[in-house]
Amino acid sequence: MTQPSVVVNDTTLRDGEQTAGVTFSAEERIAIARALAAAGVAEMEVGIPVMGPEECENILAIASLGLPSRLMVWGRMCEPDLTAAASCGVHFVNLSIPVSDIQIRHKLGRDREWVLDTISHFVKHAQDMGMDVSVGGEDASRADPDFLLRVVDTAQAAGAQRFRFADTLGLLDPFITYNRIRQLREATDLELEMHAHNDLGMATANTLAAVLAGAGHINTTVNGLGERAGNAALEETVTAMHHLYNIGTGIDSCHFPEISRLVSIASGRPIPVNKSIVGDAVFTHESGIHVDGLLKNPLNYQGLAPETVGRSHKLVLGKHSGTSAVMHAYATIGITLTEFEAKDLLARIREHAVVTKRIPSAADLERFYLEAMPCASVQS
Ligand SMILES: CC(=O)SCCNC(=O)CCNC(=O)[C@H](O)C(C)(C)COP(=O)(O)OP(=O)(O)OC[C@H]1O[C@@H](n2cnc3c(N)ncnc32)[C@H](O)[C@@H]1OP(=O)(O)O
Ligand SMILES: O=C(O)CCC(=O)C(=O)O
Repeated sequence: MTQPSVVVNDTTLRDGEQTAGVTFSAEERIAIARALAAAGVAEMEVGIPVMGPEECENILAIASLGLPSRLMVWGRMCEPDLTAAASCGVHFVNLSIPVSDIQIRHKLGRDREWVLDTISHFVKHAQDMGMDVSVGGEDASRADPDFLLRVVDTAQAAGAQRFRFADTLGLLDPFITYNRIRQLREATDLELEMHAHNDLGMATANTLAAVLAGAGHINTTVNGLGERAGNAALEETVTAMHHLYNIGTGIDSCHFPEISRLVSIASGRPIPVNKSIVGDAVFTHESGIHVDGLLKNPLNYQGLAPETVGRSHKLVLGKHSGTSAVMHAYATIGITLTEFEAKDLLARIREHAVVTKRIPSAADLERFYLEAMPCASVQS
């Protein structure tokens, strides 16, 4: 486990649950919160109090667990949201406000000055109620950069602790993200948090770009759950930060498979088999050249040591196998093959793959062996 230098604020229980059709039961919310805390996630956004008494009870239940993670709730910049937030036993609130002209005008029917005045008022008000405040800049990626600087100044002057830069519609790429966050980083010493969406498949890349530009806080969700195409995936961003940049988060990545399964079941969203880090097939190898290389030395085809994320390599046989793989697979079931025998069996294995589109089982391998070498016997 690495020491934290980027604070992960996981929003599976807020933005993750905003995924259309997804709801978590009270028990599932507690199980997810416990699992995230056990993995070492420093912060989590646990809900939206103004949604009503049931949401508040669920938040209170998590708050009463005494988890080591810092908890945050989400609300709009308005009185009902703040009142509800103050009743949930959580003392850190992200107060969100649209900062792009399109949302200021066409969602709120307001203007930029109203936004600045509202930030000043509600940040102070929330602090007077005993809460630490993060200002959530909704649609920050479409905001006028100069106006965003005024937003951040206003938030800081009012006493906010953090500014969340939301790429609400997932429109950024890593280069633009880097420049936008760098500009803010140079202008303020407020904590900066990146909230990325995955509409163009770049949420993880944009989150990393924000970190490299100086954001010390990031939002993630388990399995990349979240509005539309989802948010930056916890498992991807954390693994990339650890692996590429040696940036610590305090998170033990070995917990990812377990948390990922838990959230997949609770959300009813299966994990794609090729999903980075946690997908069933992402450490599975069939191609002959790769398996041969891995058997000689795992480093030949291992960018990421699977044990570091709670996984292991799996070697399978199929249409693309080579003789080394066949000899290895038979050795694991106690049959030593000559290279000549392995080549013979490889043809049989390829035919099986083409006809059945299945990975052969140990029983299939024994049967192929007995068919190819009728005088041989297999010890069970
Ligand atoms: C980008 C994001 O992820 S933001 C988070 C979005 N999450 C959710 O919406 C999930 C939870 N939402 C809810 O339960 C409900 O929408 C509630 C309780 C928040 C509000 O419900 P309702 O009062 O019925 O309002 P409704 O959902 O129809 O409309 C939203 C209202 O919030 C206003 N609003 C939106 N953002 C903000 C903001 N940051 N600050 C102040 N008001 C806002 C809208 O203008 C609209 O008000 P209006 O009808 O007076 O124009
Ligand atoms: O303003 C915020 O807190 C961010 C809200 C959000 O989820 C988003 O904009 O995508």
